Amino acid sequence: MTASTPLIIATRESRLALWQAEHVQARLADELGLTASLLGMTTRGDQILDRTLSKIGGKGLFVKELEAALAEGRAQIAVHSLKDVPMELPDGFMLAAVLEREDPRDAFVANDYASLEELPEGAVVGSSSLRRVTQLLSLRPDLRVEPLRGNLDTRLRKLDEGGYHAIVLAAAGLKRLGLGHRVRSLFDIGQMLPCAGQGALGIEIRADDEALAQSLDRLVHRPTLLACEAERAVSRALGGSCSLPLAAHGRWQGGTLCLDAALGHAEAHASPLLRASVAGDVTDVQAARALGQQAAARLRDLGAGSYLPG
Ligand SMILES: NCc1[nH]cc(CCC(=O)O)c1CC(=O)O
Repeated sequence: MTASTPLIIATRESRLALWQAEHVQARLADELGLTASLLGMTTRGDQILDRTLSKIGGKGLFVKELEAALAEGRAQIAVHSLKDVPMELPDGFMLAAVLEREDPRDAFVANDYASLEELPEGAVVGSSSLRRVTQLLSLRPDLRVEPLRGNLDTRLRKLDEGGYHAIVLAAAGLKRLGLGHRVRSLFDIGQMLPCAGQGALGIEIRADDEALAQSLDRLVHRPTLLACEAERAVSRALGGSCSLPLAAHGRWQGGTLCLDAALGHAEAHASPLLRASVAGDVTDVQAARALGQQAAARLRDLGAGSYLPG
């Protein structure tokens, strides 16, 4: 591939996915002098809205069609929310870049209440994320958590139509779409630990596209990459499926990466969360992954084995 060959970015067609693809398109142009156009695609994950992701085949549903486009040469680049990218990429693909993370926190969104604490006893909160459900119930066992899927606009509409007292969404997505004003409060990281990779963007390419990999390397944000590698390693070590209520978040204190992880029971969502915190001086991907494995080992010591699906 030469610098003058226009690139094609495969993207889902939700507003958030298009924002993310356009963001990468702009950075390719501004920082690497590369021209790219967008190829919009509808994925199975976008079409099936009435069942939870874990029941219909997991987060991989959002990336498979984009990978097919890469494999067939219809596109060279796929842009994903990193948290939607499975822990193991299929053979033939690689993550060529992880970009600087937006706010990784989860947001409390409601029309009549300013925070989780303000919700009345027994209030209905919308979320289909097992990770959010288990943490919500651990903070407020009285709440009724009801399924809520669809893209961000759909979820906000369902809130506005009165189906829920409140909903929980990633702050990053709301901010990217100019919907930051819908955030009533942000959960503390310690209260509502984010999903591995939350708020970060990943750029996937064909593993044999070495020249492109080398170009994209200049877009990598190392602190985000290393934190996300540690977070994703926790998930990978525990089996890595999105049917697990698993949270993992790494934050930097100087050169030390502090990694927190929490695991809820795969079926009994009211079981107490298992929590582990580890820290280490991390300077490369290998050390980041080792830190993640250390956190996973701690969770196993605490009894994670009986929390995982049999
Ligand atoms: N699971 C869907 C999804 N994938 C990425 C984001 C938000 C942006 C991000 O976390 O990077 C969202 C929405 C949400 O979880 O509220």
